[in-house]
Amino acid sequence: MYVAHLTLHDFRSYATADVELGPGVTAFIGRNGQGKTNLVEAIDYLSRLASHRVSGDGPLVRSGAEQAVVRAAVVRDGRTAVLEVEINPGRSNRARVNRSPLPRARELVGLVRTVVFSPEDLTLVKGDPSDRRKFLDDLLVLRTPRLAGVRSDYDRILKQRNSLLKTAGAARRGSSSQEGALSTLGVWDDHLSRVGAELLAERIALVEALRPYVGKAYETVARGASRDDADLEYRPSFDLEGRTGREELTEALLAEVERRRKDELDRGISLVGPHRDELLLSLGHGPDQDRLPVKGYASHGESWSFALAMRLASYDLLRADGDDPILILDDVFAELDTERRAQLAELVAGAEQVLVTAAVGADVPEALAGVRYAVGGGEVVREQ
Ligand SMILES: Nc1ncnc2c1ncn2[C@@H]1O[C@H](COP(=O)(O)OP(=O)(O)OP(=O)(O)O)[C@@H](O)[C@H]1O
Repeated sequence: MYVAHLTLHDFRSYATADVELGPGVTAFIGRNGQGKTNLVEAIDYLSRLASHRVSGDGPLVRSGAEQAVVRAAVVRDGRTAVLEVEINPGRSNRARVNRSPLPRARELVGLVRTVVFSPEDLTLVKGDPSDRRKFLDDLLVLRTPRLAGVRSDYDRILKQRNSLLKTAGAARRGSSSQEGALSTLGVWDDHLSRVGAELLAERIALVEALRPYVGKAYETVARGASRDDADLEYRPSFDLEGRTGREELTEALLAEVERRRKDELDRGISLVGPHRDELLLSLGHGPDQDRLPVKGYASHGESWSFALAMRLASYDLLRADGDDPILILDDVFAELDTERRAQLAELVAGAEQVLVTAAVGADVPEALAGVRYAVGGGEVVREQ
């Protein structure tokens, strides 16, 4: 798939922008802070209804404006669809496909798919467990858009359950009656176990599908590495004893929630479930060597290679599903040495559409020669 046309209204620094795009490589070149990332961020937003840079929608709307609009003509298997999202911070976003409103903006997710490489990717490796959980959940939703609903249901259940745990815990400490709160808690235990098990089963399956691709990608981007060096392992919040099916995971979660009841009431938070899980990334040298976690042990170069490998693996997996996502390389070449720049460029050059941002044209490797736009002073101008 590729984006053939991008239109922005009041998105980030742009009052309006209109950019013609095509398959192959397009690079946006301009000095720092001119609005290059804002362009590719808009396309990424259409894909996931989330930005790779901020968690809320507020900063996406141009300062002083009330709403932003991102519209893109997307070509897939020769057919064009016009996707549009109206970003209304603090209120519901609205989405349209070919001018027809969708019942919920969420239904837009997955109609255009992007894989973004950016300097923020280092947090995948060095950041908190929540950054890695988010990586998995974003990829799950891109592969299976229906899971956006499961993910938001789980977040809602967790919030409700946590506030109930606080009330019930406080009642217990004050020795007032907590019977009502405890029986309501039982209902939320069921919800958490059922929806949590669905998310858990999907994540476990995803990690298994991703593992071989990460090993292969790491071998390609890290000098002298072999495909056994990089590995991932899903570490749940308690021992699942090999369970992977939804039904058995629901039962296991429910049993564990009941076992941890006292702790949960004491602390007023849910201690069991996919929101407490970790994706462990590790590096070894050869299959029989000791493995070390990447976080806290890997060098800067190894960490970067691992982060790139995770993105490349996501891209390969989505491709293996029969789709060719749009690749966005946002400001990554300045971070890499010449050899790795060339390697990465070679790997991605065959993608149906590659969008690159760079402050200096010379940072973009020759293998990615294509259309170039100069970005500056609020204008996006095609170079001859
Ligand atoms: N909501 C907003 N309203 C107005 N301007 C904004 C908004 N959000 C960001 N900007 C401006 O957009 C500019 C940043 O744009 P962007 O991140 O696309 O830069 P860039 O060209 O990619 O720069 P770099 O090369 O440094 O990464 C900044 O000047 C910032 O102040």
